[in-house]
Amino acid sequence: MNTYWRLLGFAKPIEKYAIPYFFYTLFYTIFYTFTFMLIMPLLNTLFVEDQLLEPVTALPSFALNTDYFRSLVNFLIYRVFGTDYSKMDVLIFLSVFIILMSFLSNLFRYLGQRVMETMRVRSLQRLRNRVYDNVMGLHVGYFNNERKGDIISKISSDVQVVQFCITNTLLVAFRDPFMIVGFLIALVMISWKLTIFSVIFLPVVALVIGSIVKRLRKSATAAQERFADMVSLMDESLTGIKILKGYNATDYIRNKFHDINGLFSRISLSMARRQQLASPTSEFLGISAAAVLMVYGGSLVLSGDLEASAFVAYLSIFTQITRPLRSFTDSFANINQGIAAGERVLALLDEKSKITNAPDAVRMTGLHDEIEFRDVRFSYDNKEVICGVNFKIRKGETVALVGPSGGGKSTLSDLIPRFYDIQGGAILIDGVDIRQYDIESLREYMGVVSQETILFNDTIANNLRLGKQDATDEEIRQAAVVANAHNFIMETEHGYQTNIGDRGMKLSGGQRQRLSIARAVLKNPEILILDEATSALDTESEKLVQEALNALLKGRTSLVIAHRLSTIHNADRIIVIEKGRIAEQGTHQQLMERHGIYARLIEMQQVEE
Ligand SMILES: Nc1ncnc2c1ncn2[C@@H]1O[C@H](COP(=O)(O)OP(=O)(O)OP(=O)(O)O)[C@@H](O)[C@H]1O
Repeated sequence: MNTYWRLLGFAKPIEKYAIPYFFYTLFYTIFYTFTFMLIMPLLNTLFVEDQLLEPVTALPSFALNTDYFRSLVNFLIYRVFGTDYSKMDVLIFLSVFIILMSFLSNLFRYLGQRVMETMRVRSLQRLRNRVYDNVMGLHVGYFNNERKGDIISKISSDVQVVQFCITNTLLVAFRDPFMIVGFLIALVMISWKLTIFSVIFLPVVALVIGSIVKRLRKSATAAQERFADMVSLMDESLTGIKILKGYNATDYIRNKFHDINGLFSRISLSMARRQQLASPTSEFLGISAAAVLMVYGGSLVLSGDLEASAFVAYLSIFTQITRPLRSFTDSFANINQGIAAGERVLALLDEKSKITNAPDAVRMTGLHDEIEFRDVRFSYDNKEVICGVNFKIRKGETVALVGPSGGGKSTLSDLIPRFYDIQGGAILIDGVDIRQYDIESLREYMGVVSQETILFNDTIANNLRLGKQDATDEEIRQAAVVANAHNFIMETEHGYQTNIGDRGMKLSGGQRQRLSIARAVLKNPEILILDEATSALDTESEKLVQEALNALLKGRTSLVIAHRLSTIHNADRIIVIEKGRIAEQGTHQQLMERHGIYARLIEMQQVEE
């Protein structure tokens, strides 16, 4: 129930929608019922001698029966034609009246739907934004465990399903009950005896339909989960399309997709079957009830208790009443489906970032002295990967991390911008624990250039501007010049305005690297964290990238995960990380003389080259 109210909270302010919706529905019901009531005078005019011929000259006082209705129509005819009119006049009058009523009822129906649609779109928009904003605020570690596809499917398809919960509320609370009551009033007006008789059938009809759709909610959840799997797989396979093709593994991934899709479709099908069963069943039950009514109502007509025309009108209205009744029960079923999806969406919305500002966080004002790792310990889940690391990077120094794969170099570099929080020891900048700094201010002074060049499907200029939102075109150009990127950018079709495609697919590896370096140059951070790319570039491209890197490193405090010999040579200090510990440290010269792990790594690299 809580879920329900929270979801409804997104349709804010609810009264802005509910109140007009209520009135539109009220008018719709009145005019709609009127259209059917007009069957009575119409039939009487056609089939009964001398009907409607005595004019009613004063507005009749209200009573809940057909006589009142008949007098009302006669009175209206009197107002239009006076006392002198023929059956044909009445016929035309009634037809125009029916057209008018039908026009009004449909107008109000349309207005009601407009309100509903606005509420649906606006509340989904609000919900989607909130969820996306929350996801963007989550700590990096969250994305290790939660699959991307799952998140995407929650924001896209689950949110879409939530609409049932929100909009059907209006139907259930503000439309269907009034329509049912409206129709019932009309039925009572025509014959209260018959109505009491038929009211017995209505709950039976409702109960049967209700039981059919009760189990929908469970299938809905399962279907949404399978859908998430499918989005995940699609995302993975599109990202890895080259590898899949290169390994001739498209059949493997195809089969996997077909399996998940099969499962999803089976669940959807069984859900749809049950859902669709509701409508024919209620229709059948409605007609059956009408047939039973026919016997009782017929006997009233035969005994002279009820006019034949009134009975016909009664039957037509009675069949209409099953419609709101059906939509009432359907809506309940859909609300459950919406709540199931809503629970998943709200869970994502309730997810809190594990890395937040301390209550007394201070703004960092720049790096003045040094960064210190003091007995730092860190584990992913329960696996300790950094086991007591101590070192310092003084302002202006370039410190290179080297060591065997899986030693923990990337992890160490992720700890400085607080992508992850450490479990033991402390990382201090100018003697202050980084957890005491305001996170945004901490990251303001850092530039991260990762091994994987992260570019977005946007123009070159916008990709660079990520480093500095308010950069001028000239600043962007200068940064590109420093990063050796300006020339190739000018050769692209629209220069800085060229779109680089998904993940920068339209560029070469070296060009992508130089763009991500240019981005860091533009940000001009005091502290640079650089994970050098290992991917092989040809000599020319390598030279351009290396020059760009040197320009980037100049005058900055840097922690570099070094793969290139040249970077290692230039570093002020080299730290060898092995199995989460510092194995050796010193300058290139000192480490070579030790003939330890470092010397071996360098030899291996030289042999390769
Ligand atoms: N997100 C993660 N969840 C769990 N374990 C992880 C995660 N990322 C890395 N690890 C583990 O932590 C250890 C250190 O990984 P890290 O990426 O820091 O090593 P590295 O020295 O940078 O390696 P490489 O040179 O190959 O990039 C490895 O054993 C790795 O399996």
